[in-house]
Amino acid sequence: MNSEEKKLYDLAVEHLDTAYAPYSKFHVSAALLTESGKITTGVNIENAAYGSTICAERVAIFNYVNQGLTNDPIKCLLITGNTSRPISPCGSCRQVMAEFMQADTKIVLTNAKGDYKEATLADILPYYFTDGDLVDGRNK
Ligand SMILES: O=c1ccn([C@H]2C[C@H](O)[C@@H](CO)O2)c(=O)[nH]1
Ligand SMILES: [Zn+2]
Repeated sequence: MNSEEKKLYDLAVEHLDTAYAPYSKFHVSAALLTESGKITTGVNIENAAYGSTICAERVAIFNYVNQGLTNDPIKCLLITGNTSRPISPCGSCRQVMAEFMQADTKIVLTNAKGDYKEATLADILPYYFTDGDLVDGRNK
């Protein structure tokens, strides 16, 4: 982890307590950095109707969209949780990452003990569906 990523890590760990996870008791926190140096964060937010839960990664990315930052590319997304291995994002979050990040965008998977694994979007979601496929496959 470089110094920018360490900053995201400290922020994400600091926010872990903010997770709203009364059902799973499983806290997750994410922080992302844009090319121009802006940071957004997210924690998981659960619901009594379990399916209405949203993961930390998507909250951080939707926060980025909501702040009007989509012209400022995401440089790095970092995720943390109280897991024994660095936490690994779910499939839905990976697909949302594919919408707003590039194949080579850095993703740092961590845990609160300080273990980490560095990857890119393409590493964790190879052969992903994109808007290009949508255009190609349209009925003429
Ligand atoms: O990468 C992950 C994995 C799980 N969760 C959340 C969803 C749910 O609230 C809880 C248990 O799955 O953890 C995340 O936020 N990110
Ligand atoms: Zn997820």
